Amino acid sequence: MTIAFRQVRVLAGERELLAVPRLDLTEQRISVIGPNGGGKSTLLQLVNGLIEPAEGTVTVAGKDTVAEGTAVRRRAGFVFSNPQAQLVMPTPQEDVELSLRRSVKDAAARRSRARACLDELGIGELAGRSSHELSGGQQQLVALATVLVQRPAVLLLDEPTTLLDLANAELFTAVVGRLAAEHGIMVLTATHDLQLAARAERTLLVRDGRVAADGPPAEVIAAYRAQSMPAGDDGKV
Ligand SMILES: Nc1ncnc2c1ncn2[C@@H]1O[C@H](COP(=O)(O)OP(=O)(O)OP(=O)(O)O)[C@@H](O)[C@H]1O
Repeated sequence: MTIAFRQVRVLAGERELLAVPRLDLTEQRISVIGPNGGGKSTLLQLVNGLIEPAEGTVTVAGKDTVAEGTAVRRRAGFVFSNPQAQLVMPTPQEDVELSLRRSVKDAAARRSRARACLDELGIGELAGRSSHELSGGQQQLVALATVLVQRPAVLLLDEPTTLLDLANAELFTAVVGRLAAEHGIMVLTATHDLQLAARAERTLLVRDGRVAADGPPAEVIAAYRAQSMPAGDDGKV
């Protein structure tokens, strides 16, 4: 599986938000780090066509994210940092079933696949609960279920642990890691959590609308720390 950027420019009016001349992503776990407003979300959203480039192309397994947007979105699932943006039905079971409304015509099959997915994430007992009564961590797992049930090839996680406490962030990360490994899913995670970013095979540093560094997590994170710390501060805590 390859995600390929070619001569990509994203504009907001006259302003250039992101420029990526050439980038090929093939690793299973990739993290994207960088300062606020640097372009991480924009990069992620390009991958499933939520944002369209003004110039150039982005392809996912050879499919163009604009010309073949529907096919790409079936393969590339997006999880936002705020799960409430993603949960629209009264219960988790209904939300996960809703994700299958196009791909699975039989209602009983939708029901059982949705339940199996919630079980796999360890939240089967929440299936019939009221979604707004769930904790933030539980809601984030339900949001993940609504995406995973569609069996994506790529998972795009935009600051997925920002609203979670330490235990829920760890749980979420462990569940994603396990399922991605079991199902061979590629995971792109934009995050300010550098410990989470370190658990990847490759890290991109995105700042000022550019991929400013790209390589092994330890090296890229060290470069980011060095650029971000005030002079005289070595960043150690
Ligand atoms: N809908 C939009 N219209 C115009 N500009 C936008 C829009 N969305 C984002 N931007 C701008 O695009 C740039 C990149 O933003 P982006 O959200 O990709 O950065 P980020 O690295 O994800 O930031 P953060 O860490 O704060 O989430 C910023 O300058 C932002 O102001």
